Amino acid sequence: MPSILYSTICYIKDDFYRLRIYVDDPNDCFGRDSKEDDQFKNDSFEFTPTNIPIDYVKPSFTRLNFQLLNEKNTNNNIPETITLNHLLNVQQTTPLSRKSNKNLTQSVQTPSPERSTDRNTNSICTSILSQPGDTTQTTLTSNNSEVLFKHKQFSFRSFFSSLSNPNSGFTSLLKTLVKIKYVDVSNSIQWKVKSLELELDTEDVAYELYLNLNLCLSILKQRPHRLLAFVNPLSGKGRAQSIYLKKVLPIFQEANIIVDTIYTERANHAQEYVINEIIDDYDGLICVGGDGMFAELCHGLLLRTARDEQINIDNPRVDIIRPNLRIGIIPAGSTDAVVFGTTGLNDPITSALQIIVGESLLIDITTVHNENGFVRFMATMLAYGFFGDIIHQSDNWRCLGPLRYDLAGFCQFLRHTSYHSELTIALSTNDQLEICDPQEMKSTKIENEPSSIVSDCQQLITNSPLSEVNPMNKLMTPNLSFCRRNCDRCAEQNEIDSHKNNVPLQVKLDGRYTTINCLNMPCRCAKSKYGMSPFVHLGDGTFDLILVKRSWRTSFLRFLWQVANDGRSIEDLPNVEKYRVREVLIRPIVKDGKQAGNWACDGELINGNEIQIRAHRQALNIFASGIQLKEKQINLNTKNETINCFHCLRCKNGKIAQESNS
Ligand SMILES: Nc1ncnc2c1ncn2[C@@H]1O[C@H](COP(=O)(O)OP(=O)(O)OP(=O)(O)O)[C@@H](O)[C@H]1O
Repeated sequence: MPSILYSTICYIKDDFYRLRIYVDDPNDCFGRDSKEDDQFKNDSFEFTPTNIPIDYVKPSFTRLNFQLLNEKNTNNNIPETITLNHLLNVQQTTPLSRKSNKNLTQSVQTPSPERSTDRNTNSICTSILSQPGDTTQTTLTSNNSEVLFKHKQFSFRSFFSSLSNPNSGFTSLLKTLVKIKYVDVSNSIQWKVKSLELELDTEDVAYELYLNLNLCLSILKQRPHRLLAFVNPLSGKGRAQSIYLKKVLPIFQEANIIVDTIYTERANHAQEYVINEIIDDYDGLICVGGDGMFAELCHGLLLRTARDEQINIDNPRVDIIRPNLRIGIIPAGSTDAVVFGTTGLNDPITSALQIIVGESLLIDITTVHNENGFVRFMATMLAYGFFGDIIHQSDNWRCLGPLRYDLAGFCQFLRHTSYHSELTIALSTNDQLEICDPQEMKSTKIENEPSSIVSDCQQLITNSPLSEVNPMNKLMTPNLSFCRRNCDRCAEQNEIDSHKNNVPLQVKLDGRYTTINCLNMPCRCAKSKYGMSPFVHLGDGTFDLILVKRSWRTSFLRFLWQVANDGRSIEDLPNVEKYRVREVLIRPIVKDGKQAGNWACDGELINGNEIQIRAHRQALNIFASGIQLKEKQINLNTKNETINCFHCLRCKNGKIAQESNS
């Protein structure tokens, strides 16, 4: 049952409300005995503490509730509840007109007969009105808490008092208005800042509410207090700086977060800074830009941690260690695949708000090694062949801007090259259980070159037994559920345990492929509605391997069309195979003086005669909520569903891009 910590009457947009601050803890973990509980319960309105017992505030369960006391229902968009963690700031100010004192008293003295609580309302109000100025009274339920609370109350009160009234302490309070700014999460994907003005009857009651709310805010441990932001002024055609200054920085300031800003002067500036400078004073690092800037911070933090922990990153079997700091991403680039994958949208304001309230998401990072050692960390996508060739060619056409990617793509499509390659795959142990009937697979595998389990695939991937099972039996249907906030699959321990104890099944493939792609994130962007791999999970220790075999040009065009419009059913194409894997070794076989394809990792060209990619479960902590799906979307477990899962995102892409540009 909810337990009320504080209750008062206020006046919002011409209506009267009862504001309650309450704890809705399902486990009711206050640890109080039943006698003490009685005075906290929902219906005991006689209990009107002047100050909140701060020890009882549970950040994740504490909420503000607004109950309309008017007789008529009004539609003034006041939220019924606001979670404590969604408060941005609370200010006490002077109202323009001071009509409320009279109105408030009158209204409460003529309660509505229909409302069973009106008598209680009256008594609360009377209680408040009869004790103006009694801001030092402490109402607590346990002796121990009283001592603690008094101590905390003393320091916080002086602090907020000086903030509220810097000139003259308690003498000239003429403020009956409390202004609350909060995060509106009614649209779970796109968050907004909203504000409420609560007019209280007396200055003292307003001051008391102001103090109590700020006390609550001060105990939110998951929130960052000091951040270091790296802004790439060139990102997304040069709009990063204005997005940062106009949209993002003011919100950080509203939330009283100190942000130190560095405008990058060259490529790798941010990465070098993170590796070499002192960053211990910060609660997180922010990049304002695109996926390239995120990659810089990701490399900086992971390499710094590896150095501090004296880890040999060149060893392909290395287990990387998760850094203590979180990374936040303010999208201002041209693709923003990481932000799309982790918040569902590339909206700078949503991302800033998720940073402020301290949302956390643990994501997998993969290491990329070649025959000489460590090459890069991969956060989004590694490609060999078609997409690598596009990056290679477009690098020579930088003067054309983003258009160069479309042109290079067109040229590569006309060229229509495939590359002979050998792959050694360590399958995800979770998905091995979900095996397709070989009969079912036949229709889609007709054009396949035969795959084989081999006995000598231990060159880079070691310690794994080889299976004698026909590989057709092991072509699997990965779990087709979207990764989302509090994703069950990512929370499972199996995968990480199996890394240590079990050994994965290995499969060796050999064939000609137009493109080989490893996806650690869906890679949704303005040009790809669902991304190439919509069902990949962000924190389960696996990534998706998508192979497009040599085929007619029209078949490849079909693949590209599906990537752009509906990546959910991409593996139904006869020339496409998809695996959920933990590790893969890709070895191009170059004979007769033919050219090998190009490699690209997170949009950067890399080199290697053979490349090993290995997933590290939840190796990085970022400020993001994960995608919050609605119930209907959560139940969507099959790729053939016709529901448009990201309908809202699709519609808003254009709009948000325009907003960001302006
Ligand atoms: N001042 C700078 N001058 C030149 N290059 C920079 C500078 N600062 C950062 N960079 C480099 O620019 C690259 C691209 O930046 P970023 O990813 O932010 O933008 P983008 O390319 O527009 O977006 P996306 O990667 O999403 O397509 C980064 O890899 C980074 O190393």
